[in-house]
Amino acid sequence: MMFWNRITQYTPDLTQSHVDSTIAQAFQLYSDVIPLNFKQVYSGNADIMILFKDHGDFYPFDGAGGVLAHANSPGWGQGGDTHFDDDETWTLSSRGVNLLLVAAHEFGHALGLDHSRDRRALMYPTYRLSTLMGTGCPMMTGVGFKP
Ligand SMILES: COc1ccc(S(=O)(=O)[C@H](CC(=O)O)C(F)F)cc1
Ligand SMILES: [Zn+2]
Repeated sequence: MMFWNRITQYTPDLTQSHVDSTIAQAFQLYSDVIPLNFKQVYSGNADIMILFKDHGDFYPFDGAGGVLAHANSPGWGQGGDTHFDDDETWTLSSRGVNLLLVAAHEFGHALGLDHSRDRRALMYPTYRLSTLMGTGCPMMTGVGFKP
């Protein structure tokens, strides 16, 4: 099954190419384990519309810290759409807020996953860098980085 995604607004914190590749990497964590494929499109509508924004829409963001991102559960229209709070400093490292970790979590919601009570889990409800290090989180093992 194919899901199309489109990034309609980028963050100034990273190059568009880095955002594109990190978003693709986050989707690949799912396509590696379930029979789904994800493809980025650059115009028109898509199943999962992605953007960085620093103000409210269906749930307003709250400045730096706090809410980092949110995603709609699967469904028609805005279902699956994922927004990242651009008041955060988005990085590919352990500084600021790591985009891969947050995107992987949000796409879990966009695909219908709820939170886990396992502190090692990608879907644990709070941002923990140890998840990214792959220490115990099978989905992130191998994509973790060593700061
Ligand atoms: C590990 O990935 C995340 C953890 C926590 C969040 S969050 O603190 O922004 C969370 C949003 C969410 O659970 O998706 C909060 F409720 F707003 C985002 C990504
Ligand atoms: Zn969540």
